Amino acid sequence: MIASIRSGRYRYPKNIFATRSFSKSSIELKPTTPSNIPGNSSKSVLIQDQVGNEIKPRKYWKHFLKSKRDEAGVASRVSVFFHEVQEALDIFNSTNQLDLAVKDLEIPSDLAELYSQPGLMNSIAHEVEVIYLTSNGDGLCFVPRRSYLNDQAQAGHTVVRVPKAIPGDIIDVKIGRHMAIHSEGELVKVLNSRSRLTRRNDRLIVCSNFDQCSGCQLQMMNNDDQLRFKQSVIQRAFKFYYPSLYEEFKAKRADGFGSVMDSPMQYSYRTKITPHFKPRRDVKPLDTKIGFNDIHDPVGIVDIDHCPIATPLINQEFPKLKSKVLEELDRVQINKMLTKQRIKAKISPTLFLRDSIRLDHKTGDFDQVCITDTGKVVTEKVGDFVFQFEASEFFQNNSYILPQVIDYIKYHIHESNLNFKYIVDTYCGSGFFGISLSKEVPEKDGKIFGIEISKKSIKYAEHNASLNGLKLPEKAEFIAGNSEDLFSNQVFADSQVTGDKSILIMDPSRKGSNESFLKQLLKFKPMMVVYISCNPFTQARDLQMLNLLQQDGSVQYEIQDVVGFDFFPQTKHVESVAILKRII
Ligand SMILES: C[S@@+](CC[C@H](N)C(=O)[O-])C[C@H]1O[C@@H](n2cnc3c(N)ncnc32)[C@H](O)[C@@H]1O
Repeated sequence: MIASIRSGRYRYPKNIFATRSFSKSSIELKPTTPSNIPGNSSKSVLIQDQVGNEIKPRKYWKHFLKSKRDEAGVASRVSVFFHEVQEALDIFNSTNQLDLAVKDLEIPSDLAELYSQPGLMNSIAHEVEVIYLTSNGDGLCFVPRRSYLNDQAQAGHTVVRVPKAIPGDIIDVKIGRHMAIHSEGELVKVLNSRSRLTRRNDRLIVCSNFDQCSGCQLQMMNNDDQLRFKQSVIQRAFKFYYPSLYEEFKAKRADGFGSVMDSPMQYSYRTKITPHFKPRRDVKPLDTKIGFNDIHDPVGIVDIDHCPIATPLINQEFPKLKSKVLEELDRVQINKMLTKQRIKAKISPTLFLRDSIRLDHKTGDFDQVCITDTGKVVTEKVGDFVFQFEASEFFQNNSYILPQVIDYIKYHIHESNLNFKYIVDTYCGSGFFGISLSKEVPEKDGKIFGIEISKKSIKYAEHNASLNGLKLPEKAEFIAGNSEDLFSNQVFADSQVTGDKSILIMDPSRKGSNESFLKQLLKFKPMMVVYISCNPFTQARDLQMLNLLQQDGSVQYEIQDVVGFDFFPQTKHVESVAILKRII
């Protein structure tokens, strides 16, 4: 079977681990570059399957590398995955008394070529146990190669990544594309779903599209198990990227490290969804699928009418919007249009639905409305504060849990008994954290100062400060710009906000912060730092970097607590909040 591949023309790196070294105690990864990823060779290649069809080089890696997390350097998505495979392998070795290294999992080039496209191979491996759940929400299992290849000469195991499979599941799995050290798998059947061996309970699944839709990963797990999984993600982030803190916290706090606080709503909480479509020439416009990405098909869409994690109002409006969009696609005959024509006609492939409130300014009464135009203004009430922002701009998407996060930060502020005046809100968006904490600063001379890269968001941050009774610029001031330029900014200098009287909030996007920002933070010397992150891996990386940068001892922060908040139940995502206090 493997011999049918034309060999010798496909460039496959001899040893993809040449830049990496793994050992159980210390794992060092250099960022993976596109040039050492198989299939990213710029040379053209000709690979054929058994019946002579050309197989294109594996595009999937490119997609993998382009994801947002991959701006994350050492904590990139590829790097996280390698660490997770190492952890899974440790479990596999210890249960099977083996001594395999990750290097042994490397996929031979001929096998990688053979399995280079989705749908080409349909080998099924039977009765395989899932032993690990990745932070991406996918099960990992180790499949002996002989069990899915006719070629008995093939030795070793393939790590298979199986979406919608969880530890304890015994599964039949279809083996798909082979990557550098793993293969993509498709769950065919769970054989032990009613047993006590697995944490799975399929009766908990409420969505009819769960098996196919890429939106949720964890509906088959009960809420406690989801929280435990998310805590393990925070812990592994620190274990991989800030191991000394991980060891210290584990020794000091046992189970408390990274424990995850529950969302008040496990379903119907998401205040924004963005279903999308991909018009196809061979599909009648009225049959266009509108929904979310299909886990079985990298370019496919799962057609949905309802999303159970979205709010009831969004679900009420979605079918109406969908019908309207389909009628429009039919009217313009989208299937006959070229991409250029679609862009010119301003046909957006993404639908937008966001909950908002409509305020009656005279009475203070409000009702709930669903906004479907990204140019419109959304109004949201969180705790005692009202926020407005343009729908296309960032705002948190689970407003039920936000008061809990604010309470948690307030608790630490009070607990530390700090004599502070200012809250410096970096990566501030439309001012959510600074404004929500504004009652904590002294009434007489306290102030909120925020910085954010989006000019539109800053416009709304200023508007929101006024909306919530904070006088500009005396009580609140916001500037548009890169957070790392804050400390050299003249407006900031003129505001006379000093570090020794400040609490600094940082809430960067998934790629995290950077060395330049952290160096300046150490010079600014705020009394306390609250680091909020939707990516615990880049958060751990940044906190380790901060620790390295403060080695000269002139200023010293101690991490007091790291906790998670379940902003997105049923999904793989977790928000991690770290509290740092200056001790020198
Ligand atoms: C996770 S959001 C948090 C926003 C806000 N704290 C909130 O809770 O609504 C991250 C924000 O950082 C902004 N951002 C990204 N890179 C930035 C940079 N280099 N400097 C300042 N802001 C940045 C984004 O525009 C986005 O609004």
